[in-house]
Amino acid sequence: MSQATQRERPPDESAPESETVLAVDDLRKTYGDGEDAVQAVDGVSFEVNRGEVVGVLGPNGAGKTTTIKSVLGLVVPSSGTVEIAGVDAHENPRGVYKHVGAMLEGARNTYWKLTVRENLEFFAALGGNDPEAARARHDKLLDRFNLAEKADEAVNELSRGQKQKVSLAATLARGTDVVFLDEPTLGLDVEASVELRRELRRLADEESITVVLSSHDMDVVEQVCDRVVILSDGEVIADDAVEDLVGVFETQAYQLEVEGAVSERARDRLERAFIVENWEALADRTRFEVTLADDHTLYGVLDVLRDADCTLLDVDGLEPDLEDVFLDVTGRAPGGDGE
Ligand SMILES: Nc1ncnc2c1ncn2[C@@H]1O[C@H](COP(=O)(O)OP(=O)(O)OP(=O)(O)O)[C@@H](O)[C@H]1O
Repeated sequence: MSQATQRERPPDESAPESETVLAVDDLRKTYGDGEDAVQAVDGVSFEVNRGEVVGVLGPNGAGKTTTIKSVLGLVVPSSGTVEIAGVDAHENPRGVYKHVGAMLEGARNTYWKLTVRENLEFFAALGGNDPEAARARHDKLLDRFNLAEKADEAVNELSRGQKQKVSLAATLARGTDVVFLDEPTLGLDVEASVELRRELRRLADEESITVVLSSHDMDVVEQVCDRVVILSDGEVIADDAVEDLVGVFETQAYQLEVEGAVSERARDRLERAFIVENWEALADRTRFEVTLADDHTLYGVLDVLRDADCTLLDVDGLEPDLEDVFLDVTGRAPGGDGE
């Protein structure tokens, strides 16, 4: 598939769009040996540019966690290289630490007894940040996440959504080049999840932060990510811009409505020639969905209907979403183990 195309975002003179911040090359990881060996990651390569938001997706057991932990230096890969901001992660783990932040355990990575601001200061200090420079950055983050009024409250006192935002702000507090976010919206209510997605997108668009995230929620991925890397059985099976992936599937499925009922014969002909499902008999019409294989067009469907004297009332293209794409390329539902 084609390489990533990017969403439009304001030009940033200091950070060219094409600058590679993360390069993973032929990463492999085998756990155990002999008969018990598990090849968790099997030759994974991908790159992430500055300012890009990339989703690493895959069914359970696909190798996402192993890949991300290898990038972060928490797992030693069997072979392959990882470079972050030009620094080799395994030759120079300390050098790489300066460039990455990670939120791996949701809201649990913050100190609940400390205030919101103290958490940000603590995480910034871990990265050796100058306190004064960091303060301006933290004010901005607090504003952005609507946490300014809560800055001096203990995290413990906050709602789940606010805790999650503090966690994200703390991850960003060090001002690293890349942040890794594992299921950033997990467990949030709809409102908090929507707010977090919006803020993540804004941070990428306005401040060119680079984000690698994993999520089983395809809506989150579709709204926040520029690009997705889909893993299956330890290999990359898709690496493309979200809109290109979804575009491949476009206009192949339609919902049609015809007047009255559809005769058994016409139904049978349609079902033999096309993938037809979700028949619905409404008061004065019949509704159904048709998915076209590559060599079919909608005209073929219309011909069958005309032959059967069915009057067409309405045709709507069914917009595919990332969940459909995921299901198609992996054969499994996001979050499902396919068993
Ligand atoms: N420490 C380990 N020892 C042995 N096998 C492991 C270990 N960690 C992971 N595995 C195996 O490696 C494979 C990939 O696991 P990994 O956790 O990287 O996948 P994942 O895509 O993150 O899955 P999930 O979505 O369930 O977290 C799986 O078969 C898993 O059982």
